[in-house]
Amino acid sequence: LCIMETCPSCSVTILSDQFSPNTTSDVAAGMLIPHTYPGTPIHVQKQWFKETFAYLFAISNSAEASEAGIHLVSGWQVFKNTPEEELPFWSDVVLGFRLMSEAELQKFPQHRFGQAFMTLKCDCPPYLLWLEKRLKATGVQMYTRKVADLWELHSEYNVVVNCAGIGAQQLVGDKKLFPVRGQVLKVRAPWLKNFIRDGDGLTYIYPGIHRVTLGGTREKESWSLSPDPGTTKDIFDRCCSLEPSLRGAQDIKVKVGLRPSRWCVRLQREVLSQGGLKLPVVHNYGHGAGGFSMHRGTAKEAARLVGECIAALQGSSSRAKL
Ligand SMILES: Cc1cc2nc3c(=O)[nH]c(=O)nc-3n(C[C@H](O)[C@H](O)[C@H](O)COP(=O)(O)OP(=O)(O)OC[C@H]3O[C@@H](n4cnc5c(N)ncnc54)[C@H](O)[C@@H]3O)c2cc1C
Ligand SMILES: O=C([O-])CC(=O)C(=O)O
Repeated sequence: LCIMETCPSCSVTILSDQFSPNTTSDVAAGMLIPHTYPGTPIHVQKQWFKETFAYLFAISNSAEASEAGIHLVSGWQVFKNTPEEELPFWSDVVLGFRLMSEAELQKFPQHRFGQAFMTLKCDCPPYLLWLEKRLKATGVQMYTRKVADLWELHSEYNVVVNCAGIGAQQLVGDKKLFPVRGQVLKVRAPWLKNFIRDGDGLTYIYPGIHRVTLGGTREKESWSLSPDPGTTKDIFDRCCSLEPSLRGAQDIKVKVGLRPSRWCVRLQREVLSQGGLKLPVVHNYGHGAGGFSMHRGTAKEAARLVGECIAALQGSSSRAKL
């Protein structure tokens, strides 16, 4: 979508071996609470988050909000011990950030410190379908196809954008990319209106429009997409200990996804060359646990890099098929 906005004369085709509802993005809780990428400067991460927040805030404030699955949600992030960083870098991007009062903390007898704020949540499958609808409306073609090697696209396309998530490990042989397995439960508990996140990042309760997401796990280098029943019970017990009313939750569904993790997002231009031929590529993968929080900011940067590739192609007066 960002490419179509910045370069309306481009013809864009999406090739993917899976579409919604069968992607990692469909499993995500979709909360806008950033995770820090150690290899990316904080001011860059803040910019990505700000752009994403502003974009989704405008959708949440429009007639499209319910179809797009975007809504505001207030709640608490609570800590058993005071964290080193009391004010995270994103505290002035979310709305109404403040430290919790002693009275509020009485809701969480095992926790001593907390942050209260309002942020945005994407209900992921509806949001992905809404994006697909907008793509089709702008004339973008979408085909189911697994790409084994970027070079197979050389004769058909001028620029390739690699947004393969964890699939990039195989597609471009990126050894710095690894899965962090996450298992979550999607339950019915319509009385829950506030989010609760344990600052250790393991346990969270995120109310969506129809279901509440209960998490979670972070298992490095695990490729298993099968739900583990012992883990399901453990997640449920941890969440009930934070919010006892969840004992009455119904219709528990279990989902597993592999976070495409890396020490920094790979957002980069590369020109592949082989036998005198060149193929400009823009990489945009490795969003780990923060793909929703950062997606619009990183997509805008990727679109800017696509613009640079096009300018370079036009400059070299190659046979651009734009
Ligand atoms: C349990 C869990 C909870 C999460 N919660 C949050 C959250 O609350 N907030 C947040 O910001 N983030 C969250 N995330 C992280 C978020 O889900 C990811 O960062 C994001 O989904 C990554 O998106 P992506 O588009 O890069 O990857 P994907 O959604 O995996 O999309 C990659 C696409 O590329 C396709 N593909 C891959 N390889 C090939 C190939 N060779 N040929 C053709 N197509 C290919 C795939 O089929 C897929 O369609 C969570 C993740 C998990 C697992
Ligand atoms: O940590 C969270 O709050 C949710 C999330 O992004 C994840 O599980 O990856």
